[in-house]
Amino acid sequence: MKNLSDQEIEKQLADLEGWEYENFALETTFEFKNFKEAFSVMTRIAFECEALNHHPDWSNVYNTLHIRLSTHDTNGVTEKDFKLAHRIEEIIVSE
Ligand SMILES: C[C@H](O)[C@H](O)[C@H]1CNC2=NC(N)=NC(=O)C2=N1
Repeated sequence: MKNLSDQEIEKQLADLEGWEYENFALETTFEFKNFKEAFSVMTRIAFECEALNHHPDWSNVYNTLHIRLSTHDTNGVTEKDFKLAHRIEEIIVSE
């Protein structure tokens, strides 16, 4: 798996509303109704991460969820990060 170029990252980000390339990672912040909603979505995302064997750097404060996706093995952004970002979007939309 190889790191994507800045140009390729910007191109692929066009299909991911609300996500940005910041600090060498794909980043977004979601806001939910309350902690229960946030944690429920995190649980669903966690199972997906296990299935993909790709994991986020994330933090949760009450109803907000900040997600940062990068590939630790290559120290950059790869197709794996975009795949997980799209899966996370599907999970959020289906809630
Ligand atoms: C051994 C295992 O495949 C690796 O440690 C996986 C697990 N999850 C991972 N998650 C992320 N974000 N980056 C990785 O490089 C990574 N590597």
